[in-house]
Amino acid sequence: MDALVALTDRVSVPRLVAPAPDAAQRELLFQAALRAPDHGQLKPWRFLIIEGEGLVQLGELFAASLPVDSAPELLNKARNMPLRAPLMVVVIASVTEGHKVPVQEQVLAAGCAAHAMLLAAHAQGIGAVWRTGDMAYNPNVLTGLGLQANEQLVGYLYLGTPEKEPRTAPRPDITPFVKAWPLV
Ligand SMILES: Cc1cc2nc3c(=O)[nH]c(=O)nc-3n(C[C@H](O)[C@H](O)[C@H](O)COP(=O)(O)O)c2cc1C
Repeated sequence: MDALVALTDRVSVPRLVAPAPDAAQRELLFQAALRAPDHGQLKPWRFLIIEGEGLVQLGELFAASLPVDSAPELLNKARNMPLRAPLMVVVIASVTEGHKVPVQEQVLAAGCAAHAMLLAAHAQGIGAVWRTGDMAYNPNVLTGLGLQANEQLVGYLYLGTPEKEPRTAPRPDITPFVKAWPLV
């Protein structure tokens, strides 16, 4: 797929089914991620692949991380969240504090890696959606996933086969977002 087509036509695909991306497709997803712009070549990222029984375990971790008095429907919803796709990639920013490259730039680099994965997925006909929500910030979840003190969870990338034809990407008017400077 042409790079510009991938960039302008990518859409999120929330309804995902098996099969998950195969080994060759995954290799390209991660090759794309590792080409994200990276100030200082710090490689401020790491990725967790979760599938199969791992997704069930993640759902249990989500549910167990809710307040003890949570309604059964809420617990069930949390339990089922990771089961919305056959493959999940957790994108983690692993930052070096006190470095001349500010932490914000390192987190942005990890975000770029996540976006690169979405684009590489789209280019290969793989459906993907970037999610966060409370479970991306819940300390119990972060501990359960093994995040360290210098790490932030950038996103849960859900990946799989689109259940139906993905929607067509909008072509927004760029005018409100783009201005020449200095203003005339
Ligand atoms: C950091 C980040 C976190 C996001 N978290 C969620 C989320 O938790 N739930 C959700 O429905 N969309 C979330 N989104 C937005 C979707 O990934 C998606 O971009 C949005 O639904 C628009 O669809 P589109 O990508 O097809 O334009 C998040 C996006 C980013 C960049």
